Amino acid sequence: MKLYKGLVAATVDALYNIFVKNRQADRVVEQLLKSNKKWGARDRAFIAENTYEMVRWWRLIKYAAEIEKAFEPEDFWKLAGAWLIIKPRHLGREEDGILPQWPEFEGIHAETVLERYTRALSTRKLAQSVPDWMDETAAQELGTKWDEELTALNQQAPVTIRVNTLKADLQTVINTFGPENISQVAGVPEALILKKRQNVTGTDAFRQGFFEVQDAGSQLIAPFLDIKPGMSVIDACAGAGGKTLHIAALLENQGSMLAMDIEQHKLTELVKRAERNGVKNLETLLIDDELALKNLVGTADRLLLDVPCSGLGVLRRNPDTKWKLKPQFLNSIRQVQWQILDHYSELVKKGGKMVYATCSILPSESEDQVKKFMKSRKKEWNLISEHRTSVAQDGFDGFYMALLERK
Ligand SMILES: C[S@@+](CC[C@H](N)C(=O)[O-])C[C@H]1O[C@@H](n2cnc3c(N)ncnc32)[C@H](O)[C@@H]1O
Repeated sequence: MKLYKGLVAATVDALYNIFVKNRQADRVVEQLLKSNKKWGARDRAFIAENTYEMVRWWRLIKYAAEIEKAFEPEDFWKLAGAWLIIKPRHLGREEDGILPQWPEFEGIHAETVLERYTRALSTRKLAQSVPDWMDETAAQELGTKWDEELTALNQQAPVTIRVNTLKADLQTVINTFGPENISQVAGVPEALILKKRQNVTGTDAFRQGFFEVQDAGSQLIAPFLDIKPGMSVIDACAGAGGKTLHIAALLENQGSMLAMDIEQHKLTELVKRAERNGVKNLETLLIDDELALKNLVGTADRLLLDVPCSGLGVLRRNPDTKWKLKPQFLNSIRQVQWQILDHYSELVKKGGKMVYATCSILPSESEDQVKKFMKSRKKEWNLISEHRTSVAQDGFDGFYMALLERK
């Protein structure tokens, strides 16, 4: 494919924003693509793909380019050059990997880059491009499983959608995309995978609320909560409501759906999404003080605790987490998870159920928290079942879910 300087410059600009201005990769790409209406579908795909892949392989690329820290736009050009040289080998693409003679690429020696790239492949943290601390922490917790999980977490995720049964049925959404362009997912009844990447949120079907974008592993969490229409359900860490909307669909607009979070802007976004989805029974509550929860103690038939976590199970969708997550955050988030589990579980009524869920592959954020809870609360709670999804095993993002019942 012929390289266009404007598109490489846009990719360089995106990376500068992500790594120097510390902005979130998905937001940067979204805004960049919105900013230039002249770019066609292939241009947009080039910028999005190369930005995400460079973030994913950042450490490997820096090693190949012999750049320890990138600060200036010229460093980012050198890294983009090194990436374009190694990309055909690394992703198995039929591109030639020959750089155009642009002044920004001056001084890059393709042979040296390739020689350093090949050398890096024998050291996991370079070859799989992860920080030392993350490699060590995950290897310590997961043992030999980390190797295959990490390899799988470094592959591009498919575009997966969930059919919103409040507005559409599976066949309607299949027909919208064309049966030849979409496939169903065994064991996840409302999930569909696009065979070819496309911007699904730009479609009429999306605007009408026929579906949401949601990984198949994530789609297992709401049904795990054993919801029946008419129940009173609380989603305590609702965020912008990926799982709230699924729960609402399972409630069939009967009963009540209370979504809570500590960040108002997420709840505001959730209300917008709920409207599009045809959800009629949603209430939201901003938790700005623990007293906000006092009146809710013992009221929920079902409670979802989709707690904040490291996000190590969704690295393929958010590769910048590798570089933005710090070990100190991991320590403090485990304490937040424990507090949420310990305090919010009081909201469940006797005989009611709760799911504790994370999008982390680490047992210390998942199984160990539930073990600790059961140790101190075994007179009040039964652990009914636990389930894990894994990119390496089933191709879904790495989620953990535990179903508990209050006696
Ligand atoms: C994993 S995210 C939730 C994702 C969401 N459930 C979804 O499916 O889209 C965790 C959420 O917990 C919220 N959070 C963090 N601390 C909290 C707390 N103490 N109480 C309630 N929510 C909290 C965060 O703002 C974040 O939105």
